Amino acid sequence: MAGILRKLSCSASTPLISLARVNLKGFASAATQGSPVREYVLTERIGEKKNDLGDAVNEFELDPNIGALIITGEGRAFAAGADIKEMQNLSFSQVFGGGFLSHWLRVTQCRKPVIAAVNGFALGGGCELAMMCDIILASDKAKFGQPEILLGTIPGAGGTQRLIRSVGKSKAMELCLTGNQIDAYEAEKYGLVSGVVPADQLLPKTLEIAEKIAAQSKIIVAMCKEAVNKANEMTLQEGLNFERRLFHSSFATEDRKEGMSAFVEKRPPNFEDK
Ligand SMILES: CCCCCCC/C=C/C(=O)SCCNC(=O)CCNC(=O)[C@H](O)C(C)(C)COP(=O)(O)OP(=O)(O)OC[C@H]1O[C@@H](n2cnc3c(N)ncnc32)[C@H](O)[C@@H]1OP(=O)(O)O
Repeated sequence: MAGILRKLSCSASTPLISLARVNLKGFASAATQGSPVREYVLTERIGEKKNDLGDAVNEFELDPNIGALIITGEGRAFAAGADIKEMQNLSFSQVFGGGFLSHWLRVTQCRKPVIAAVNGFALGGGCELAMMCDIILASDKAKFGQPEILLGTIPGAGGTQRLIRSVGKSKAMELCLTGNQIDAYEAEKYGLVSGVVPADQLLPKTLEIAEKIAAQSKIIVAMCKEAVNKANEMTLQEGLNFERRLFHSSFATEDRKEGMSAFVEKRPPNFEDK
């Protein structure tokens, strides 16, 4: 068991920081490609020049056939966080000067929907990575937490900011100040995850959701994602105005016309992302 986590989070020998290994899956609508799933296995190491996750997001975003992305983990962990053994001796100037967290923001800037399929531990940076995604689906074995306080530090990639927006102040404070973990059902109760499924159903269920999204108009999906995300950044009135502008804009697309025509003509829509 320990070996699995070691493999996930401590596999290389660089003295800098690594994040637990994740698999990143991108796929296109089954309607446009023979096989709807393309799997990429990434071993991202924070502090290295390489940026597997960011590079993959860039690639997926440019590929017009890809409609949604899934990020999942391997074995017992989704991501157990940054490698504590590698962080142990870093100095302020190394972490501040190196801007070592900044490239992870690429996930939040992706215009296509990103789904976290949380199979096991999502702790520290792992919980933050899940919260950077648009939808979190959890296996019944998943555990969430921000244990940084137990290490003498605080969350550094959105834990104090995103958690409060999904679970509310009291639970966010409790998790961040105690470092306690919550299981998948508690996470569902507090609104951190959209659902909990048996471990062996996690990927099939996530794929089902992702395929449904990928089958919609990609241009309209991007508008919808942007509108929902703005709710975290704008006042209600600003958000309502923003939403209305995008709603009006959807009438400039072929896909809006196709969607409504298909409904009236009692046939499935044929979206062309135009
Ligand atoms: C997305 C943006 C990311 C940017 C980074 C943002 C900043 C992030 C900071 C952090 O993430 S700080 C780290 C937060 N995570 C933790 O504190 C989790 C620490 N791990 C644990 O609490 C436990 O290991 C566990 C995951 C609950 C599992 O416990 P269990 O008893 O089942 O196994 P262990 O024997 O403890 O672990 C096995 C093996 O794995 C090593 N390990 C686990 N997690 C880490 C880690 N995060 N870093 C380094 N090593 C880790 C653990 O030490 C064991 O190794 P050995 O002792 O066997 O050598």
